[in-house]
Amino acid sequence: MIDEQQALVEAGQMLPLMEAFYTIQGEGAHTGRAAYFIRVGGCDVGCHWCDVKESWNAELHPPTAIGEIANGAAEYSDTIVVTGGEPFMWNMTPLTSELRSKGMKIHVETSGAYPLSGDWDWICLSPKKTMPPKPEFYEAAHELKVIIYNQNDFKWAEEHAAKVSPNCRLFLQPEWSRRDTVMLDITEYIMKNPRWQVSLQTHKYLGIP
Ligand SMILES: C[S@@+](CC[C@H](N)C(=O)[O-])C[C@H]1O[C@@H](n2cnc3c(N)ncnc32)[C@H](O)[C@@H]1O
Ligand SMILES: Nc1nc2[nH]cc(C(=O)O)c2c(=O)[nH]1
Ligand code: SF4
Ligand SMILES: [Mg+2]
Repeated sequence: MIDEQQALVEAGQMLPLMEAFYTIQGEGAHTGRAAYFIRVGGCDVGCHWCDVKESWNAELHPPTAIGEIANGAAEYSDTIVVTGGEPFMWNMTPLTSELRSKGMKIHVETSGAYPLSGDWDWICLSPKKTMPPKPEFYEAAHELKVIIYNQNDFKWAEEHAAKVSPNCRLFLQPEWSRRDTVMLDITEYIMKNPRWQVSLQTHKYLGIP
């Protein structure tokens, strides 16, 4: 990357953009809602089951001006989901102010592993064992979405639920490759602990991005 671009990326004026697409939010509280997804490259959290490992190396994704990203978004939707990769590896303030100035509803999908930046209408926190969330995410999260890979993850989910704000929505989502094994446990758990809800990756069942 040339120095000038590097400086703009560091300032959050450009972001390594992996892809952007208009689809239907497949997961969590806003499942079923049409939204434009902005997938920012770069992540070193290292989830072994990550379904977008191609996003990890930021250098593979071209630095893109936030104005260009926001203009692309505005053509499709007034609801934007910023995801990645890990969005908070970058300064999200410039992108969210650009989207805000266009009157958009701005959502984010994050592990919370990097400091919170930007101005959000909806924060979906999906904590990871390899790099726990920064403290500020517990208060800020509107939705806690814990991925269930095995039985131990229920206890771990409760530890996080104890830290989020009282009105934060709580979701358990099967790890995709383990869905047939863990779904019965999730069902049972939610019936016993009804403050939790199930989140499925519905876009994968629908065969949409
Ligand atoms: C790819 S991540 C990108 C955003 C951010 N790095 C994060 O982990 O929240 C988007 C969402 O997909 C979830 N996810 C990733 N791989 C998954 C898998 N194999 N099964 C179920 N959910 C998965 C993550 O936990 C997160 O909620
Ligand atoms: N349709 C759809 N919904 C999603 N919700 C969260 C996603 C993500 O990868 O962050 C995602 C995604 O990749 N596609
Ligand atoms: S934090 Fe998100 S993008 Fe990063 S490895 Fe984990 S699931 Fe994948
Ligand atoms: Mg996805």
